[in-house]
Amino acid sequence: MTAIGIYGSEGRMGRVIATIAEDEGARIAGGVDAGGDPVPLAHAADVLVDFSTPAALESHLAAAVAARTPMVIGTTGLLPTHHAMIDRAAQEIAVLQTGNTSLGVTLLGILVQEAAQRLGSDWDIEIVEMHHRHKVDAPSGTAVLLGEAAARGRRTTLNEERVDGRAGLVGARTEGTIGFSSLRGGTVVGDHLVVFAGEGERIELGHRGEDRSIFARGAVKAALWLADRPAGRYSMAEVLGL
Ligand SMILES: NC(=O)C1=CN([C@@H]2O[C@H](COP(=O)(O)OP(=O)(O)OC[C@H]3O[C@@H](n4cnc5c(N)ncnc54)[C@H](OP(=O)(O)O)[C@@H]3O)[C@@H](O)[C@H]2O)C=CC1
Ligand SMILES: O=C(O)C1=N[C@H](C(=O)O)C[C@H](O)C1
Repeated sequence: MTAIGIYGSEGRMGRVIATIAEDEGARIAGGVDAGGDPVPLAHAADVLVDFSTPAALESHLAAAVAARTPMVIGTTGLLPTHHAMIDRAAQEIAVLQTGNTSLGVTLLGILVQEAAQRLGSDWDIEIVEMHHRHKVDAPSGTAVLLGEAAARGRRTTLNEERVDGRAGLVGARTEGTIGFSSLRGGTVVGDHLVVFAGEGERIELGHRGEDRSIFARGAVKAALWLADRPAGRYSMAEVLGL
């Protein structure tokens, strides 16, 4: 049975992954949390999953590369510097990074790209997300993933079009921009809505996460799929065959 090592094993996600792993055909090799040494686990596991914090990513990637162990990265709040680290690691080992490991959001990304491509930039795109009161990053990794899908559909990049959380006298909307709004409260697992607003009509594509097991099952599927892959950067759509 494939042995999965969990970085962030005592967190909300880490605990659910440990609970469902066996049902998905994997076993848990062990876990590391804040203050722990990531190196022994990287050698003990066939594949690693990271649901921890961006600050820990560099040391987790270094341990994975040194042990030649593939890694699924679910941690969000990543900066361009983190993506550069992931690209470098992917030259040595198999890596899959995604803001959302669920089947539903992976399909939603494809639908959003398609809608953005067909509608064109005179349809305004706004992305609204809501999460539980403990979430520390905004906008969510999923919102960013969906914004990137929309930007791809429009043959542009999110960096060029992104507008985060408006406040004050910000002026009228600039055509082609992609706006983000984040709500935080209660126990919401993760809700995302992509609004395409045109002249006199709106299209809304969305996803509501009801239970963290959707992310955990996707993460374990991704880990099992990644375990035997050669070096490279892979996507959830490849894992799920979408
Ligand atoms: N891609 C996806 O589908 C999903 C992604 N996420 C993302 O996963 C991440 C974790 O979420 P969640 O489980 O809710 O968060 P939690 O805060 O519940 O868990 C984070 C865990 O990481 C641990 N940690 C902190 N620093 C380190 C370190 N240096 N090395 C190893 N572990 C460390 C924490 O330990 P300690 O408590 O001791 O500090 C804690 O156990 C977030 O970025 C979240 O957005 C969440 C759900 C789905
Ligand atoms: O922190 C969370 O809880 C979640 N984080 C991910 C994100 O930032 O999109 C995925 C999911 O929405 C839950």
